[in-house]
Amino acid sequence: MEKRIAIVRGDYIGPEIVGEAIKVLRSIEAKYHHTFIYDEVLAGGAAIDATGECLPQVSIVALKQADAVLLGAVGGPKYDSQPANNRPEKALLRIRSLLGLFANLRPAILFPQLADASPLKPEIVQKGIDFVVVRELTGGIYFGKHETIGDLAVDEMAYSVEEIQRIAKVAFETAQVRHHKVTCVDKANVLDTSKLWRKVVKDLAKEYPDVELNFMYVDNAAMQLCKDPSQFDVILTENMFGDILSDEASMLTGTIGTIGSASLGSTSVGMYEPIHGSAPDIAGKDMANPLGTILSVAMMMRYSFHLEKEAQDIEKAVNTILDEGYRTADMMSEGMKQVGCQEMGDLVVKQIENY
Ligand SMILES: NC(=O)c1ccc[n+]([C@@H]2O[C@H](COP(=O)([O-])OP(=O)(O)OC[C@H]3O[C@@H](n4cnc5c(N)ncnc54)[C@H](O)[C@@H]3O)[C@@H](O)[C@H]2O)c1
Ligand SMILES: CC(C)[C@H](C(=O)O)[C@@H](O)C(=O)O
Ligand SMILES: [Mg+2]
Repeated sequence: MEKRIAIVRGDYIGPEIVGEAIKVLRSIEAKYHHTFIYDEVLAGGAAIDATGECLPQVSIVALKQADAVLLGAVGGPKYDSQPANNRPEKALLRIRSLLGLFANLRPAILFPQLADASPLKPEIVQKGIDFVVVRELTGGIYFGKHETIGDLAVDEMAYSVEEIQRIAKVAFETAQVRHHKVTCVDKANVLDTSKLWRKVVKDLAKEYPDVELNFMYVDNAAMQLCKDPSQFDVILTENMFGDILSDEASMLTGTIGTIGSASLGSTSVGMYEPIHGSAPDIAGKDMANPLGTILSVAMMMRYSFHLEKEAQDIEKAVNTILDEGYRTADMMSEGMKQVGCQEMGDLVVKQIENY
C-alpha cells in the first residue's frame, strides 16, 4: 500500500516524540512492504521561526494532499507574545478546520500495568478505566467570534443542528462497537447550545435503540470521572468541554503521555496526535513519553488506512514493553525500569520486528 503522510513535528518535545513515531512507521513499512511517503510540513512555532507565519500557504497545500497527518504538538512560551491570529495553536485549529476534522476520538484506557501510576485509589482503578471521549472539534467557542473592545472581551459559542448531528452519529457508532452506552456531557442548565445538543442527540438516539443514552452536566462529569470512571463507555461532548475532560481522563490512566487521538471527518483522511501539548518543561532532555504519539500511529493505521493488523502490532508492542517494566519518567513507579524517549521508541520497534 502506498500512502502519503504529512509530518508536522511541531515545537519543544514535538520533534522528539514524532521522531520515535516515525521509527515505528518505518518498521511497519518494512515489515508489511508498504510505502509511506513522508512530507515534512511546517506549522506552529517552527513555521513562525522559518517564515513568520504559523501556517504558510505551502503547508496548507501539502496538508491537503496527504492521506493522513501526524502531528507532535505546537506552541510554547517562545510564541506566547504572537498576535492571536498567528499563534502556533491557531495553526492547529486551522488545520482541523481546513481538513474538516470535526470528530476527535480520545481513548482513555488504563493499561493494567500502569495502575500504580494512577492517582485514583486502587479500589476505583480495579473496576477498570476504558472509555472514549468523542469531542466535537471544529465548532463551538473555539470557532466563534473572538473580540476585544476596550475593556470588554467576547468569545462566542454557537452550534448548528447539523454540527451536533454529525458528531453525535460518530459517538453512537463508536458505542455500537464498544459497550453500547453514550453519556452526553453538557451544561444544559445554563447554555442554549447545550439545550440544542440535548434535543438533537435525543432525537438521533431513536436510530440507535441498541445504545443506552444518558445526559450529565459537565461539572458533575468532572467529579464522576474521579469517583467512578468505570461508568463511562463513550463520552460525547462539545469542543471545549472535551478538551478539558480528556486531559482529566488521561491522568486517571496514569499519565497524559500515553494517550493518542484521531481527528476525523467525512473522508478517510485524518490527523493523529497525542492529546498532550509541547511540554516545554521537559523539552530537549530525552524525557518525553513517546507512547501517546506511537499509539496515535496505531490509530492512523486503523482509521485512515484500514490496516488493522498493523495497528494491533503497534498496540501489542506497547503492551509488551509495559509488561516488561519499561517506563518513561512520567509513568515511573517503584521497581520499574526508567528509560528515555529514544530508548522507549527503540524498544517498541524491536518488539514489532520480533512478531
Ligand atoms: N495538540 C497540541 O499541539 C497541543 C495540545 C495541548 C497544549 N498545547 C500547547 O503546548 C504548550 C504547553 O502546554 P501545557 O504546559 O499547558 O500542557 P502540556 O500537555 O504540554 O504539559 C502539561 C504537563 O504534562 C507533561 N507532559 C505532557 N506531555 C508529556 C509527555 N509526552 N511525556 C511526559 N510528560 C508530558 C508536561 O511535562 C507538563 O508537566 C502550550 O503552548 C499549549 O498551547 C499544544
Ligand atoms: C493547543 C490547543 C488549541 C488544543 C485544543 O484546545 O484543542 C489542545 O489543548 C488539544 O487538546 O489538542
Ligand atoms: Mg487540550
